[in-house]
Amino acid sequence: MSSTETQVDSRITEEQDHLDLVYARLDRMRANTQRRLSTTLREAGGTPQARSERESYERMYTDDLAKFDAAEHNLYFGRLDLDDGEIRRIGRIGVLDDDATDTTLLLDWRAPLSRPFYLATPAAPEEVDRRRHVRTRSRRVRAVNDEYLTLGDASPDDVGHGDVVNENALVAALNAARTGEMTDIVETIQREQDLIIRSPHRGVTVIQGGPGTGKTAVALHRAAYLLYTHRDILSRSGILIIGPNDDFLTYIGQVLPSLGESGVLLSTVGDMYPGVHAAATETRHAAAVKGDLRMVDLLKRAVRARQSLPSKPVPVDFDTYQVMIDSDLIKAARAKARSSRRAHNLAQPVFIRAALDGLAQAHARTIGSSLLDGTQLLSGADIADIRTEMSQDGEIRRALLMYWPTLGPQEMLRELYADPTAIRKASPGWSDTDRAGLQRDSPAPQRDGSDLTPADVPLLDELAELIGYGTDDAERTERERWRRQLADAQDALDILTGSAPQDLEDELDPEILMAYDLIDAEQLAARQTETQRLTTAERAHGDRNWAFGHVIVDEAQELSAMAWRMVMRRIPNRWMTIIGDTAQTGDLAGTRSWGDVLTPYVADRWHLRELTVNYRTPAEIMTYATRVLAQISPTQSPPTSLRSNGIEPVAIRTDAAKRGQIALRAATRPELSGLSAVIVPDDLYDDVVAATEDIDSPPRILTVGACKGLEFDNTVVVEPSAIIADSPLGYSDLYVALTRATQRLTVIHADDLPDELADMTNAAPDTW
Ligand SMILES: Nc1ncnc2c1ncn2[C@@H]1O[C@H](COP(=O)(O)OP(=O)(O)OP(=O)(O)O)[C@@H](O)[C@H]1O
Repeated sequence: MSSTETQVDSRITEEQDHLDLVYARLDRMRANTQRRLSTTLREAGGTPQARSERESYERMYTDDLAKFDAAEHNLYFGRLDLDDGEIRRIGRIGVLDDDATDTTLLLDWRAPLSRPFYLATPAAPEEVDRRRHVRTRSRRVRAVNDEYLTLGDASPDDVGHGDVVNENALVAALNAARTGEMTDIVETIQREQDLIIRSPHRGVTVIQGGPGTGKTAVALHRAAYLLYTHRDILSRSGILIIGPNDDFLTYIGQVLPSLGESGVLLSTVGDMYPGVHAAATETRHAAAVKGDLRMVDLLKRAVRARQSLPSKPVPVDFDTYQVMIDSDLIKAARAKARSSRRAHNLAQPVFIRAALDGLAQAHARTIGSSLLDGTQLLSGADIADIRTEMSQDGEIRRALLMYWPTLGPQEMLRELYADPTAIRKASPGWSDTDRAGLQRDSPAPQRDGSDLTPADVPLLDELAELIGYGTDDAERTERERWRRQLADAQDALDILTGSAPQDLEDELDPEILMAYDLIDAEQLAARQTETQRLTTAERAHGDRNWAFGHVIVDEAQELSAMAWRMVMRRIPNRWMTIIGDTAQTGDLAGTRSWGDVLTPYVADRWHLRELTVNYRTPAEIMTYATRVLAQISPTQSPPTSLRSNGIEPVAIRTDAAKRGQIALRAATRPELSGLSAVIVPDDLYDDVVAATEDIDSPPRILTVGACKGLEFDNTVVVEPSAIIADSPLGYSDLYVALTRATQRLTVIHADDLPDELADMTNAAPDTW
């Protein structure tokens, strides 16, 4: 055995000893928590307060167990040897020994003392002599890798290079085949990423970075870091992470749980309105119209249009007389209600009160005026009695409400879309094309709002504000949930009793008696409510008026001005991390300037941070993507690829008729390893999907909009010139499409390639 091998062995043995110690402690922590949880679960009865305390313990123990489970894999991964001899060991969670001195066995990666693991470089060693990366699997140390920050005894080869931290581990992570789920990067967070993850800034931080610079990874690790550092505030108020679509949220969904954090709400814009899952699609133009700020005035006008006037006096029977509801009466009441400056539904009582006042006065004039001189013979008390009687009269109330109806955002929006006249009246100065973007033949309204599109959701939210609807909505949802749970609990009891043998009818089975004694349906439902509904994220999701403690917006360039208004309502303290790349904007209502987005909300009080290294896309692919970027924004610097893998992208020309087939063949070639996807222009999607019929396990086929934020080992991009032509932001779409691959890019085309790709190496399909 060479001396180097012996040295490696002794390092592995040393780290294995420590790993055994940490796992043994983790096992004891797990067993203790499990025991406490079992004891808590066995306890029953007691006062409501005792029950609620038990439930909070139950949740705490369950959360702890989930954290221990999440930490099981790669529990210990890093070690720092400082120049004063101190050794720090870093892992997924903090672990103290249960000895008398509470020795720190492991520092949580988020602890301040762990920070040099991510920041130290040879240029700025931060008192670190050596950084060790420990690779483990199934509780065994597989390898250790040392990086010396100062030369000391080390050979120059072992001294870290440049700005890259944990280079070997990083390169291994980047070259690993993709699984379709994003993984955490705690072991290899880079310096520029760490500075953002731990940023102490309490206002708005914008993170601008090209494709593959780790923006999403940084967003998720920032959420985990903030929860660790500000757990007291954030565990109550919650963190909201907004992503572009459901596939993306599924892709990133495992990262936070793997970091032991479950209390974060992940949502798309289309899911941000309680009770609505906007699933319908529409043209890009329609979405752009709906995202434009002009919609604010349009909706205001549409709501005001529902505060209408009678075209002629309307007679209503009252106490053997007829009273007249006429335009003057309603106009005066409406003016009063409007001047209350309350939202529509909340101003309704003001309207009704004023209208009843006017109606009672008018009626008093009819029945109480002296025939001689017209003076009022009724006393103030008489008129007040008339008013009270009128207020209790269903006919009158119904007649008045016609002119100030109770509105609901969903119904109102659907009715507006279905009424071209109402749209026209609410949109003075708009072009007919833009108006047509709003119009639609109403598909059957769905209770879950799935007939609505994501661009409708900010409009619902805006309407809810104008109407004053949010709180009612949240309460109604809550009440519905309560009713459902009560019914479920009753069912559970019914099943218990229903299974009782018939001959015990008079003398009930003691078990059932016990069930009735201990938990009637209501108690059972209350218990379930407490335990099921408790996470902050769940409560926040059901409440439009929830104020989050921190909001992270990923792919933020895609949010429309209307969507920003909705997001800002959820975060009154404006503590936000906004992550995106203005060169990748595909949504016509999206943004090309962070200043434009933020100025209305925080003026110039926001910080910009940039990520500059591309961890995903190899240099060979970035050569082409960079040319496309120059078309989008000549002043924007492309991110620098960290890797070059020697695999040149290739272009294959074929007939339009064979395009789909060839693309699928390219993505399923036997020699490819890892995950493959075919990225197509919107118009070719159906053709390519149709071509999958003959394939056993077809690759994923995605439009550019759907592939945003995702990555694959191999991508096949179909007809780049059509991607450009499909949209005014077509170059941005092509930029996104070209930068999804971690290894290999193939381009399939029937039309000429755009100039930026024209010199790509040609290949013939029969070469494979
Ligand atoms: N420090 C790191 N260590 C290991 N892997 C990393 C690191 N930073 C980023 N990555 C990996 O690089 C890939 C790209 O990261 P991510 O998806 O977060 O980039 P992005 O900037 O959001 O890209 P896009 O703008 O294209 O959506 C991911 O696989 C991510 O895990």
